[in-house]
Amino acid sequence: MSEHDDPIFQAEQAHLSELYAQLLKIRDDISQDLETNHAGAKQDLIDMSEEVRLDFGGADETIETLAAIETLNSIIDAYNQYHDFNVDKLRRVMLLLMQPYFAKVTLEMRPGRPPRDVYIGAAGMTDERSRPLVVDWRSPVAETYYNQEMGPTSYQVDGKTRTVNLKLRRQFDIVRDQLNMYFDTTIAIQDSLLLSALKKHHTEKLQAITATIQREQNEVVRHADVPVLLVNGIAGSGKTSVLLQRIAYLLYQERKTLDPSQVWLFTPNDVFESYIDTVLPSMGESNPQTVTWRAFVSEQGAGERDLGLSTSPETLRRMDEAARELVLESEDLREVKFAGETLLKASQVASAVEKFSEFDVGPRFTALVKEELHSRLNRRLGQIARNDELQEEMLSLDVERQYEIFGETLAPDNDDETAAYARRYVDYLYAGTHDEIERLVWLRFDRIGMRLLGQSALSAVEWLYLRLIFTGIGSRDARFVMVDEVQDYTEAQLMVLARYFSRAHFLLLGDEHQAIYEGTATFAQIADIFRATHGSVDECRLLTSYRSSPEITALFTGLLDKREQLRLTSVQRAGVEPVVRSFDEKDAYLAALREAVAEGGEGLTAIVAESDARVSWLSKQLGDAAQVVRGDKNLPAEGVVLLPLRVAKGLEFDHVIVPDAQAEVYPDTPLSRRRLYTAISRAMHRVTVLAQGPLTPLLAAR
Ligand SMILES: Nc1ncnc2c1ncn2[C@@H]1O[C@H](COP(=O)(O)OP(=O)(O)OP(=O)(O)O)[C@@H](O)[C@H]1O
Repeated sequence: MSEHDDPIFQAEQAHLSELYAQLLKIRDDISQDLETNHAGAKQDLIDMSEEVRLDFGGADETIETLAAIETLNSIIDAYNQYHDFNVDKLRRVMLLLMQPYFAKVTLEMRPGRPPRDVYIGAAGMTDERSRPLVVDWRSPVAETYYNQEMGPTSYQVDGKTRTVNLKLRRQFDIVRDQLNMYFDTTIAIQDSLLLSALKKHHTEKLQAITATIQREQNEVVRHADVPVLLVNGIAGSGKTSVLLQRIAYLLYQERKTLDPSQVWLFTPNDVFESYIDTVLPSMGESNPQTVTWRAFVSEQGAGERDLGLSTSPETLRRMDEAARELVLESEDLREVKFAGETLLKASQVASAVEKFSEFDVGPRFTALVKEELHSRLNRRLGQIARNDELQEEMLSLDVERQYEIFGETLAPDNDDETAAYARRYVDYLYAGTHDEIERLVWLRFDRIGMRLLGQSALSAVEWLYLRLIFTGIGSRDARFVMVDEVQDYTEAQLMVLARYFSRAHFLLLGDEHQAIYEGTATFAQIADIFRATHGSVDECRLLTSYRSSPEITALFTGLLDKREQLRLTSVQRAGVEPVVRSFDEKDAYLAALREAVAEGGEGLTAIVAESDARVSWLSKQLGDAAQVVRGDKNLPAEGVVLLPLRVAKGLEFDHVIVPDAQAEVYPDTPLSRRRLYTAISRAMHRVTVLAQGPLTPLLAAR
């Protein structure tokens, strides 16, 4: 039946057209509203600012001027609030105008009642009578779509379970007001929209998967808020995608209280960071604070040290124990300076520390010493304020500067008033000194740590951990911390993160088979670390590969234990058999490599080399045929790139060439196995594995 004769198609197209017209009207109403108000606002502001004269001539004029400025500011604020409300609605309409919705569920809310159609889209929108036109994919009722259960099903609202009857689950391929296709799901697992989404080729940037989130993925996206959620998922199972959908979900769920700046996302490298940076904005949400471990360490002020990737958890535990017995020595302390001027001498710091020597080193001790130092600093600032020269300097400040510092002009009537102003002046000048005390500049962590551990230097991890022993916590603001590729972190790194963000909830995602560095934490160790700091750890598994064709999935899962292989599946349609070849002669090898590169195929081809050294060698052989990517921010959309495994991780390509699959580079060791699994699993549609010399035993036994 062609779509012209299909009454369902026509009815759905008619519904879409009508809804689209409503969306357009909402858009036009808002923009007109904004324009009118904005223009009006502009006139108001012009009028107001003409009335306000900046007159600081005398005390009375100053008060008047300040009052007028305050009124002006509050009017601007009022407009801003109004503006924001509309801007948010406008943003949602704009999102929906690209695709008003992607699915509909028909639900019988109570037995015997007429069923209700619910259209689900990237954002929610209601009509002028507050009836829903489209519901947000994150709203409770939309869960019935993601559960993929026909008939009796349920969803959670405010912690309560609501049982409903799902009569129909319909998916749409829609662009703007045009319906291209619809699919009715009759059996639970079939997902036509997913299959059509997976046919696509590599895109420069990762895409949101809102319309096709699968059931096992939805369990992570909509998971109850728990202290720690640890997700173990095979290559291409959508961990990164799920992570970003989860952030969008949390930002929606907690939109009244959660700001994106309270969400941290740890990523493996800068290329990856740029690969994912449009996903949340495309869903109408802002990106969280995204950092790599390296960036985190350097923001903490530990950047110049060794990153600490070889620091063992025992070292940190030893530090914890030794700290209990620690008695600070005067050499462990440092003076407090500001802009080159010493404000508290080392001896004063030492006596503040001495005052609390009966306390063990730890958060309580640190808080008490800080308090003492702040009050000593205040006394010292009081002394400075009494200085005649300083008072003269203050009185000769020009009016603008006086206004900036005091919010008023200086007109002291007597010495006491002058002294009071001088104190405020000093507080203003030296405000940063209190921050220095808070930053614990008065503690020489390197010296203390070296003494505790009997070492001649501290790694970044040791330094950060020691500071946490003193402070107890690093960030009080962070509410959610997401760590992607968690299998690449060492126990010691995770101990730092768990403690630094001790108040935050964690989402940790990784694949134990993709641990490409020696000495990183196992999933059991990860769970232990977070159980110790956060009480409990919930775990989820993702067992289906969405990235790679079944042939490619079979090649990389073939590297795993037989029992594990049985549990894993791929949903991609059948594709091209992988090519695996080895060559004795260098020339024949290079000819095959050049041929594979030249063939390329549609989209982006990546030559994923095992190490940076191999990238250099291959780049010499291939010349301009492949663009080297080592840590730049962006990947091209097509062509051929040559990159080391450490940069390729987390990314995906249409065609992957593994150019160094010789036994010498990938011997039969657990680490090599995981590295090869990671390299091959970057491929979506094609894989070419080439070896110069005998093929790695990991693949030879296939
Ligand atoms: N539910 C889905 N619908 C459509 N596409 C999906 C879905 N889940 C995953 N994908 C696609 O599969 C690919 C792999 O997803 P993603 O990179 O999130 O997986 P990953 O588990 O983080 O992979 P890896 O661990 O191998 O780096 C992406 O192209 C993603 O868009």
